[in-house]
Amino acid sequence: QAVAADLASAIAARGQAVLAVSGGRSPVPFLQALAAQDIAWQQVSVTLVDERVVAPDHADSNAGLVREHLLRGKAAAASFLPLVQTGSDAQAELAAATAQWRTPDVAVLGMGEDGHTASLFPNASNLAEGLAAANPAALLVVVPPAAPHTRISMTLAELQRSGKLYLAIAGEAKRRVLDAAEAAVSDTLPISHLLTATARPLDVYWSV
Ligand SMILES: O=C(O)[C@H](O)[C@@H](O)[C@H](O)[C@H](O)COP(=O)(O)O
Repeated sequence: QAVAADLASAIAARGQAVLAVSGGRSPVPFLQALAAQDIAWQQVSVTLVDERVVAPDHADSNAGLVREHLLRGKAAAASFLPLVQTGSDAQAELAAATAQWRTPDVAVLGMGEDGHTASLFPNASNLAEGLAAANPAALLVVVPPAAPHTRISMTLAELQRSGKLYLAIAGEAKRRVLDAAEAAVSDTLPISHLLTATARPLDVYWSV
């Protein structure tokens, strides 16, 4: 409801809205609930905070998750801006995604138990670039040290330039990671940089 209200506000102000959502396992109930919200979906462009560089029909494609659980019913009228077209070449995908990128009015993040958000993974070789506050790039390629698939991810700077930020997590283990990240900013828990950033507060939704 909060995300739908934000999208409706953006549509009222500018006639359109851009929403970036996360992949992984957690967002399914949220995506399904959002799809049932009664807003002017034909004015909404949906994209992703991160995508795995795989073919669009791969089981691990976040676009597939969005198509299956969000772009249906009322929300089928929304347009979708993929970050990955074919999954064959990460740098080519990055260039194509950057060319059509639009800064989101709303971004809904998830978090891994290693403290990553979007695909800003601890120990990634270019994590500093992903976390740099003044990075003008919206997107970057990330090779996760300990998770499958090369990714295209929003940078922390672009998340900070987005209109509204949410973090949706569940379970005690993620709660403990969140508490640790709130206690100290550290590259070992990349989410900590967003939790403590003042430019754009993060609304955290946690459930058991
Ligand atoms: O593509 C991705 O992997 C996600 O966007 C990622 O950032 C996700 O939000 C976390 O990994 C949590 O994933 P789970 O919800 O599966 O725990």
